[in-house]
Amino acid sequence: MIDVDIRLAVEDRSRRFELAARFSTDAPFAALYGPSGAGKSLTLQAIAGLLRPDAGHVRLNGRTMFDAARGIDVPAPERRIGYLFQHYALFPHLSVRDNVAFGLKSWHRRRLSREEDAQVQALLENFGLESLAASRPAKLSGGQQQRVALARALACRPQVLLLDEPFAALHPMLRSALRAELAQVRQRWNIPVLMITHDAEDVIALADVAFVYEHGQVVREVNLQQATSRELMTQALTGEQARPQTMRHGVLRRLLEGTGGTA
Ligand SMILES: Nc1ncnc2c1ncn2[C@@H]1O[C@H](COP(=O)(O)OP(=O)(O)OP(=O)(O)O)[C@@H](O)[C@H]1O
Repeated sequence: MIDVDIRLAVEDRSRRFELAARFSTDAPFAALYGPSGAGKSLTLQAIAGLLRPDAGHVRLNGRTMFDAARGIDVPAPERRIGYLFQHYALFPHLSVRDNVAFGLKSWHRRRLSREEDAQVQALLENFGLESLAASRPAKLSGGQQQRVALARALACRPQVLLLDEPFAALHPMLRSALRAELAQVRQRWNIPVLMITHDAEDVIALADVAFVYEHGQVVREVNLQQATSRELMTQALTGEQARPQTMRHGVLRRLLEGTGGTA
């Protein structure tokens, strides 16, 4: 269960942005969907403990990671969260194997246990990266880099996997192959996933539920499992009204739970 209710403000010299995001879900695969600059990445960073909200709470699987009122703020490394950054943030000077192992605490002492070594090896095999283990990230394709980043995010055996625009850095032709890859990750690793995207196709292909962001708030919750057609799913995500007034309208309304009331 991911339970988020946070408020925070960020500002640079000329602008101020206020985030007031609230949602909770126990869906295996949830999406944060919305336009650029709506506050999705800030939400992920707050969940991971990379950013401290001004108020509210973050709870994962019943455990409080952050609670402003109770003074709880679990440090990022102790939250056991796998984080796939927008452009993967692989370490250019490290091999594929070391990039994957980086998520393990003992890597920093340069001494992996036998079990950890086996775990890294299993991840490399799972993602088809064995033959690339000694290569540097710059020598890899976009799809291979994404697989390294995914393997690294999974190395700490996370309790939740956060994906920030996992397809943004990829050529469009690779997107459907990598969607299939993520669908497999979902099945094989059985870890709840929270994914950011501004592409409705990603949501429809992968997510059970989507939280629609606008201007720093969650304005709609869309249950994709109840959707009967692609068209209705897209309408529910984008907030467009269904044109025919009859039965479809009722279906669309059921897809949209808590319109406007979740922020
Ligand atoms: N550290 C920061 N300091 C000041 N402003 C920030 C900071 N980080 C983000 N912002 C601003 O907060 C707003 C929300 O940013 P955020 O990255 O959460 O958007 P997003 O929905 O993830 O967008 P995208 O899909 O483009 O990544 C943007 O206007 C951004 O410029």
